[in-house]
Amino acid sequence: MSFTEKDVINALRHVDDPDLKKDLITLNMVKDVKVEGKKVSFTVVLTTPACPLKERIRQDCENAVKEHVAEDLELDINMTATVTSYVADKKSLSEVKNVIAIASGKGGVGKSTVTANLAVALAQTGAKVGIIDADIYGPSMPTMFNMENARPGVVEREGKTMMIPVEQYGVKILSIGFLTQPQDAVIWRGPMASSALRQFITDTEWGELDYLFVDLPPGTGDIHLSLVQNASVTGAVIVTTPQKVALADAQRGLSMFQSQSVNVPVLGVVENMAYFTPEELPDNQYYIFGRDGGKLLSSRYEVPFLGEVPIVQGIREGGDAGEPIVMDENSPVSKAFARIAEELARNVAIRNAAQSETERVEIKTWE
Ligand SMILES: Nc1ncnc2c1ncn2[C@@H]1O[C@H](COP(=O)(O)OP(=O)(O)OP(=O)(O)O)[C@@H](O)[C@H]1O
Repeated sequence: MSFTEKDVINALRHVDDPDLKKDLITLNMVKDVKVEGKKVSFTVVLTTPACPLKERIRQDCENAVKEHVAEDLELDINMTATVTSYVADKKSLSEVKNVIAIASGKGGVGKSTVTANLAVALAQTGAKVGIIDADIYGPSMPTMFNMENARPGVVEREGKTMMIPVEQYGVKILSIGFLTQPQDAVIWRGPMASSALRQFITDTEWGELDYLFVDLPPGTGDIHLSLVQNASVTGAVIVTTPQKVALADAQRGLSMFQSQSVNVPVLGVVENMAYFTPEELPDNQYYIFGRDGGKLLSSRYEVPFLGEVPIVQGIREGGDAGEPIVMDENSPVSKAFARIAEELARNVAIRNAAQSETERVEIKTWE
């Protein structure tokens, strides 16, 4: 029995993206379908290289083609990814697909540690990633990336001076810490910090990025407003620890993003320091700060729970040594961070698809 490209495309209409709940052809995720005798090849373009469902989608494609076209064919499925972006009115950062704010209510909950590890984890999947460290009270990215003496580059573009981020472990970085001496940062006033953030957004040559993380100071303040005024933010991630005091503050942070004036979707909650695990006894878990606080927060606000990170000495050591623990592929914590990064990338893709759908529906109502 002979068959054509059209038969293969029709077979793939039976395969849904499990997150986006539509078939791959409708979602325009299949390219380069070729049929030569019994040889069938095509490319599936996923919404992120960090897609946790990659293997499942590949298998579903194989099953569908074998069921609806022919059992005995030679299949060559190429899995690739193009990160999606959806912003109705892009204010700046034209080559950046997604700006992701990382916030916490309380200080010291590990927001910067989570940012650094998620950024490196996504870069390891092949995504193009950047970080803006806007934490005036404790810009820690220079230390966490072992770049304490680095200074951003400068270029002239059409008469305008543009900054060039520094790059480490495949991540482009700009930090308020690069512009100040460590002892000076705390005396910065809000307006100075806001103006530095504006420069990082409007006067910086970031190049193409899939994900740009913005590590915000703890709490809710001017910098948060400055960010949403100067950039179109895809969504926010809230980092919290499980104690009641941290959760109460995290709740305030979450409500700020969801408020009408800020109106940034919350992509999810990360629970850091969820439990203590001695490295030599990885099966022992001690819930010293309480249990499941982050999960409860996310279910109360109906936002995704992205995952939990235990308290592990190696995380602190990695931070201090300037090598995020996710770079140690043998560490179980590095797998936890990689899974959280996948969950985040997945929720970015879902958010972008939902937004474009909303827009499409809105346009229809005007017809
Ligand atoms: N899961 C963890 N296990 C062990 N140590 C951790 C963990 N998460 C963070 N730390 C350590 O706790 C300290 C505070 O972390 P970090 O600087 O990331 O917090 P933060 O929320 O960004 O703080 P800030 O209030 O300055 O913004 C650091 O020394 C870091 O290495």
